[in-house]
Amino acid sequence: MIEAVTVLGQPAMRLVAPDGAQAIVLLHGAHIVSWIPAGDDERLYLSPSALAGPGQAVRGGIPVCFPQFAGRGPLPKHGFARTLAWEWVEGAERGGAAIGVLNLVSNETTRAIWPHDFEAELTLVVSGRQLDVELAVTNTGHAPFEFTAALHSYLRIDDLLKARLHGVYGLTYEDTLNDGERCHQEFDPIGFVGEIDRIYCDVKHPLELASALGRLHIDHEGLPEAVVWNPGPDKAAALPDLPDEDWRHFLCVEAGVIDTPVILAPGAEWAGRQGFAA
Ligand SMILES: O=P(O)(O)OC[C@H]1O[C@H](O)[C@H](O)[C@@H](O)[C@@H]1O
Repeated sequence: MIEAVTVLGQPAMRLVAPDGAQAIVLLHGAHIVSWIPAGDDERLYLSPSALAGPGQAVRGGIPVCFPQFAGRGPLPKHGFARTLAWEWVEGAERGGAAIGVLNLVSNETTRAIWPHDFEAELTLVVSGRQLDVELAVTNTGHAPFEFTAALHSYLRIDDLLKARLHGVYGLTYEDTLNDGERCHQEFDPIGFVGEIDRIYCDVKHPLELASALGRLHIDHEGLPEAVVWNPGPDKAAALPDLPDEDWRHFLCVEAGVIDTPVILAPGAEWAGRQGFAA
C-alpha cells in the first residue's frame, strides 16, 4: 500500500509492503523520516524538534546531501537537495516490496546556486527487514559537472555509550574533529564516549551497528566513504532542532562519495546506494 500522509506539516508518502514493513518519505528533500522493518520497531531517529519546509534541513531520518558534502566547497552546507521540494514520480508494489521514486530536476533556484542541468532521483525499496535507498544523478546539460554526495542516515539506538560499530578494522579515516588528520583504525568494533566525526575511506565491507535495538547490517555501492557522526552533549545543546539529551539516541552512519568527487559527462548517469537490514 502506498498512501499520501502529512508528516512535520509536509506532504509525505507512506509505503507499506505486503509483509508490513514500512517507510515514510517527505517530498521535502526526498527525506526518509521513518523505517519500521516487518515485526520490528522504528529504526531511524527523527528529532522531536525537527522542522521541515522550504529552506529547512530536517534533523534526523535520511537527509540527501547533494551536490556537496558538508562544507567542502562553496555551496550551502550539504548542498541544496535536502532543503528543496522534490516531486513524487511513482510508487509500486513489486516482488513483495513497496517502492517509491522521487526526483529533483534543475530549475531556476538550483541554477542560481549551482549552474548545472541535472536530474536527481531517489528510490526507496522496503520489504521484510530491509530498506534500500538509491540516489541517481543524470547530467542533462551540455558540459560536465562534478559533485559530492551522501545519504546522511540517522540510525536510532537506545544509548550511544553502549552501542558498537563493527567492520571498520584496518580502514583509514579522516578525523574531522582534528583538522581531517588521517588515522588508521587499529581495533574493531568501535564504541563511543560522545562526539565523533570521522570519514572512513574506501569502505569495501558492510558495517554493522549493534545496540539494544538489535543488529543493523549496513552496506553500500558507489558510495565509498562511511561518515560516522554524533554531535555529543555540547554540540547537541547548541543545535536548536535537537533535544539536549537526544544525542544518546542515534548514530549517523552515512554513505558518501566525498574525497574523489564524481565527474559526470553530459548524458551520463551515476548512482549510489545504501542498504540496511535489521
Ligand atoms: O547539522 P548538519 O548541517 O545537518 O550537519 C551535521 C553533520 O553532518 C556530517 O556528519 C558532518 O560530518 C558533520 O561535521 C556535520 O556536523
